[in-house]
Amino acid sequence: MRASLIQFRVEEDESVDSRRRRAAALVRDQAGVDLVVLPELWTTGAFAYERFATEAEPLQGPTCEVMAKAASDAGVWLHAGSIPERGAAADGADEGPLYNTSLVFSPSGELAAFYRKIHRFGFDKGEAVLMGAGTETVTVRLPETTVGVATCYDLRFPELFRSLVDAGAETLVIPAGWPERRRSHWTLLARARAVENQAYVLACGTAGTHAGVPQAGHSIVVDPWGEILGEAGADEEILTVEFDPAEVATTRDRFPALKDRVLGLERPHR
Ligand SMILES: NC(=O)CCC(=O)C(=O)O
Repeated sequence: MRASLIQFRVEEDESVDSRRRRAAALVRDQAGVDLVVLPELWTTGAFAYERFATEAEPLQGPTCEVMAKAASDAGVWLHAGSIPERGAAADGADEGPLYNTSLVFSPSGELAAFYRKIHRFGFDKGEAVLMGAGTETVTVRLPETTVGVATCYDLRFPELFRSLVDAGAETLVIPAGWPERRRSHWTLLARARAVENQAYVLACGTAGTHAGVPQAGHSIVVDPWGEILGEAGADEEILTVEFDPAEVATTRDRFPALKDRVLGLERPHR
């Protein structure tokens, strides 16, 4: 199986329309690979908090339309990264909540799945207060592998990945807008999630500087043994990696640590 991670450059001097056109062209260039991945919030920048509301769009809005066409033109599975989604308004409300929502398309351009980021970054500001939290984990069956999806800050929460593995995930796809100042955590956590879950990790970051926050880049693909199959540099780059999905079952058979899990250890605080 071949996957291309598009480590997209997001700078403030480019319009959202231009970013959409450029991203779609990059996706089309990947015809022939099986899976293409874009990063988190590439239409706005993950740290451009003031743009989340102004650039928010419905789930099936302009980015969905452009990416569906790009996926079908290229004939690829496309994890199109995430958008600031404006959800439906509750009865009596003027506006619906915002979500950080990932979109996954089939090679015929159907929206196969969407995932609303569960762990919002920023503690008591930024995304954590501006966006609503997703409540559902998401897996998507591709012909060669079952993909579990998560977004950026989610990478710090191993229990989410365990629940994806319990739902059958073999390949964990993580779009991100991870900052340069915590790059060592990015690489360490991507490898940790691969080793502990005996799964492939495809983690796609951004290049450039969003709202004054320099991005780490360094998109990475890790195999179920924790070995790095490919790693990008800091600037815009397409990282294409070939991997064998059958290695997940082989690793889990030969070193069956997942079978030794002791479940039910969570206890209420005393
Ligand atoms: N966009 C994000 O989720 C940023 C996460 C981050 O900077 C971190 O976990 O560190």
